[in-house]
Amino acid sequence: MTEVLSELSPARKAVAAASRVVVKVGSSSLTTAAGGLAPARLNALVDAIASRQERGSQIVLVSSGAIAAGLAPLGVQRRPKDLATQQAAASVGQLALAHAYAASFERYHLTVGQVLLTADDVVRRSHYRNAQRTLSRLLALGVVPVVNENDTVATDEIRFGDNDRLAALVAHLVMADALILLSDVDSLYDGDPRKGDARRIAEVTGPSDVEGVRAGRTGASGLGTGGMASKLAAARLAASAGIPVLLASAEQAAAALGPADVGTAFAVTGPRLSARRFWLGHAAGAAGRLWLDDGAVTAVVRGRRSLLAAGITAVDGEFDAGDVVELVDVEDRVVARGVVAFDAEELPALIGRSSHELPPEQRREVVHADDLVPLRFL
Ligand SMILES: Nc1ncnc2c1ncn2[C@@H]1O[C@H](COP(=O)(O)OP(=O)(O)O)[C@@H](O)[C@H]1O
Ligand SMILES: N[C@@H](CCC(=O)OP(=O)(O)O)C(=O)O
Repeated sequence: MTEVLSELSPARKAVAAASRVVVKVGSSSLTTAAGGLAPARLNALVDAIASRQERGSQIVLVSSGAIAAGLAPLGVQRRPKDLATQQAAASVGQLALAHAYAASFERYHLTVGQVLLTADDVVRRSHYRNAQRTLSRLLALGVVPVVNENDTVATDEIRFGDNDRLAALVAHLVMADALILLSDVDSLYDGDPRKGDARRIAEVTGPSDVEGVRAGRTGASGLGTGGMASKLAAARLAASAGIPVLLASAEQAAAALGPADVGTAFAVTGPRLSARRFWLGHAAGAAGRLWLDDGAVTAVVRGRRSLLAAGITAVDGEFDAGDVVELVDVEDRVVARGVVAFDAEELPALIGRSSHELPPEQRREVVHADDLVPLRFL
């Protein structure tokens, strides 16, 4: 093992050595095209997880597949487009999925616990802490948490949308040392490999490695959501928050959870954030936007300084002091998020003005540096 590890990139070594790992598996890797569970594939995944657990790691499994697994029992041919039928399929399928995992892990005398999360569970800070407590207790008890979105109650407006992002959020929530995304494709390519010649990308260490990559939004099976685009976004999110990522195919689960010498490895691109700063930067719902001039962007993003009224050019949204807002540059890119110290209606009279021009009671930072998270993606 030591010999193999020494030949690997730092990101692969980190994934192979991680003591707490979040593994995400997509619908297409667990179900058949006809829309039912594929027990042999599910068992192979569980074999790989049990083996890693046996070697001393703790695993959180984020598993898609509820909707796909519910199709066959309901006699539905294709993934339904309407929300109500998706929810009905998820209701039936999640039960089948949980049952299949419980039986499969039982082969190794491992207990599973089901955790169904809604977007609210990470958007609201108190819910976020609650989910964190539950997952950490499950892990302490030696249970394998099996996480999915609570599809039966999630509506279009409040959905995570895809489990890749959910997995990145859960990885930070449980303070994982690595995230492994398992799909039906063996790696990231510079274009969709189904559509002709595409070059495999083995290592992603910075922006230049993914420049020009075309990542599709739909998968081959029509069973999952998000395609490679959501996997790439989730990998970048986790890597930017200090968590190395391995993207591989579910068929290669044993190698991905073993020596990590397959797939695409994403090196970390930013420091580990505290739970509060991660929540602020990536999970909290934003109630408004503040547009910044170039000087303010530099001060806030590079200089890690507080945002003052003088650097703000425009305001949008209905927010109160204490809400989370996005800070946007002149090209409409979100460059940071933070807790705003003024109500929305107070700001138009203040923006663009230096502190000494403001009345004493309003002479304070609009977003204090301690409440502000610059967004650094690959
Ligand atoms: N640049 C790319 N690199 C690799 N795969 C890609 C790329 N663009 C699109 N894809 C497609 O994305 C699919 C994986 O997405 P999806 O089916 O949603 O996965 P899952 O169900 O595992 O979440 C692959 O089958 C592949 O054809
Ligand atoms: N929560 C949904 C899965 C959503 C999803 O992201 O699916 P996938 O793209 O297969 O990971 C389900 O269990 O059907």
